[in-house]
Amino acid sequence: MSPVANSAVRDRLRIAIQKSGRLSEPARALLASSGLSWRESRDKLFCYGESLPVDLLLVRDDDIPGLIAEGVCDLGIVGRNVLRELINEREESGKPAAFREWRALGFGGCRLSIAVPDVWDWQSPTQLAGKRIATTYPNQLRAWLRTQGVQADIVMLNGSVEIAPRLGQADAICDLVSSGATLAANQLKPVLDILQSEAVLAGPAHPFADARADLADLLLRRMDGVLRIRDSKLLMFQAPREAMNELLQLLPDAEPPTVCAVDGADTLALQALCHGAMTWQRLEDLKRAGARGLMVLPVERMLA
Ligand SMILES: Nc1ncnc2c1ncn2[C@@H]1O[C@H](COP(=O)(O)OP(=O)(O)OP(=O)(O)O)[C@@H](O)[C@H]1O
Ligand SMILES: O=P(O)(O)OC[C@H]1O[C@H](OP(=O)(O)OP(=O)(O)O)[C@H](O)[C@@H]1O
Ligand SMILES: [Mg+2]
Repeated sequence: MSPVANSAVRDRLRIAIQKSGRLSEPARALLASSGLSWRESRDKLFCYGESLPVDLLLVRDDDIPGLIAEGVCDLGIVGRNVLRELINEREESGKPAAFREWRALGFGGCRLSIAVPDVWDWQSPTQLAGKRIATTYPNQLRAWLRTQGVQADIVMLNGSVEIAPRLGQADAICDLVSSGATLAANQLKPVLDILQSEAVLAGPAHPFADARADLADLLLRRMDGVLRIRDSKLLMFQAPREAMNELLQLLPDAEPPTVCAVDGADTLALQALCHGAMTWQRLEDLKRAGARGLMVLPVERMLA
């Protein structure tokens, strides 16, 4: 059987990820941290799962939602901007989405924004009425314009959207923005975000009815473990008992800590998983409030 052939009942899970692009490396890193290892095919399009029966298909990101909809792949890692576009396209034509966002993954962050020439005096979306707006995301733009009650012409472009106003192809654009440098270089300014995007795990709208259900559950539990502690650190210190209340107030981002008595009952030792950044400033504040022997440790894995 060809490794990518589709069939109704499967005992291996197949995940589509971007072959080469912004999401490729972080997607692979997340799956590897979740305990997957694989052997890559010679054409570098398919990775055979070795540690678990979970295979990877390496594709263009735009193809991922469609591959899930067709059942060729079970799950996919893709930008919410891409997933949402196909969901909106299907809604427009009265088709159910057949897939949905299972998890936000915390990387590949960007916004889908309306941008207009720097020289515009921007007041409100009504200024877009009758204008031409260039975008790669016509379905999301159309849906947003509808919610605003604005009629505008959508100019569909597959790339180099930012240059469209300078070329006279469009008056404004709707495109992905991260740092804003591309807009600035094209004398444009972002005025409204219509979507906050990041990479997501996409999966079917309905649960699996075969061995893939258990595999997907296992993978999700592991991914949740990785995501939960991605920016977390284990904080350890000792402090006099009477300082502990004030110290805990300095740790609003901590999970309920483990506290035990040392040195009779006067000194307490604390360890807590903290989700916010553990900066020098915070450590110095803790020290001023009585903490001693402060240690910040990386957390590799967590199983709740
Ligand atoms: N400037 C950016 N900063 C952060 N994330 C971004 C940025 N631009 C795009 N992204 C996110 O990364 C995803 C992939 O971007 P990339 O540029 O690699 O896609 P692509 O050129 O369409 O790749 P492919 O060849 O797979 O079609 C986007 O769909 C979006 O979710
Ligand atoms: O706000 P910024 O940080 O400048 O990022 C925004 C740009 O990034 C993406 O393009 P990318 O760099 O991937 O190039 P391409 O899509 O044109 O290939 C996106 O399509 C924008 O053009
Ligand atoms: Mg693409």
